[in-house]
Amino acid sequence: MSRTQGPRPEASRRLSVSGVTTGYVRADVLHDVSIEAKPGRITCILGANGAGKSTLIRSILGLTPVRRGSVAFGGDTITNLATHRIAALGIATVPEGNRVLPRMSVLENLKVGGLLEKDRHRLAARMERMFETFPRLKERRNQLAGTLSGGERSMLSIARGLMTDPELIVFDEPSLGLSPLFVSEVFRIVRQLKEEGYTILLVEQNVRQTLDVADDGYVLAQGRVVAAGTSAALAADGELHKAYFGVH
Ligand SMILES: Nc1ncnc2c1ncn2[C@@H]1O[C@H](COP(=O)(O)OP(=O)(O)OP(=O)(O)O)[C@@H](O)[C@H]1O
Repeated sequence: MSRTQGPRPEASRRLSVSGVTTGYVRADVLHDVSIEAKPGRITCILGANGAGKSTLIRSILGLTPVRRGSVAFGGDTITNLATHRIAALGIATVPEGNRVLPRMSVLENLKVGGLLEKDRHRLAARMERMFETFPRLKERRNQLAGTLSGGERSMLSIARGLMTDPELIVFDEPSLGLSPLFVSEVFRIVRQLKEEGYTILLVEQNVRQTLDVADDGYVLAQGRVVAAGTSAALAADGELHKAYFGVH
């Protein structure tokens, strides 16, 4: 990937989730969860179905109110801020299962991603950069997103997130529902985005490939952090695999 539209400032802000407890009407789902995503690194959150991964993302993005604890990004406390204000501070999300707006063209999907940017020239430059990064999207810019292949939809949903010009990208299970070939493609893109200087929070169920690409990781089970460390340390922990990843 190249950046011909001027260099991106190196990621410098750390995301810190401190002692967060949150949930839904009936009960708390996350209990005293603390995680950090360090600038310029890939941090993964692993956990089985229902472990609380999506709820953690929702609480970071201001979608599910934090009941106790706090969330900070660099020097800013972002606990329970409106989602658009959190986005404006430089946090983007790529939704689960490479979701796109199927009845809109590739170009229109990207424009929606850039809605927060009011400066026409900056928006056009950003769009151009997306097309450099993902030439296939440029070829298909007038095609309806719903007619793209799985891999192209993943690219589009990632590119749409990048249209907000973030420093931190939160990926919610990007490999979900993709065939193995496209899964590898998504992980390749995640690695490249790190090389470009983005900070990445990667929420996944795909343990092996995620630990392979990530620098640091956390394991969530029943709404609690049950393990934390470098990905290498987590990958080497046989007991952890037996207890939480279903590998015997
Ligand atoms: N909107 C909601 N209202 C009530 N309970 C919810 C809601 N969303 C999730 N939950 C519950 O919260 C718990 C954690 O769910 P969450 O979706 O955060 O887990 P997850 O790790 O992301 O799982 P998955 O991988 O299946 O998405 C589950 O018990 C789930 O039933």
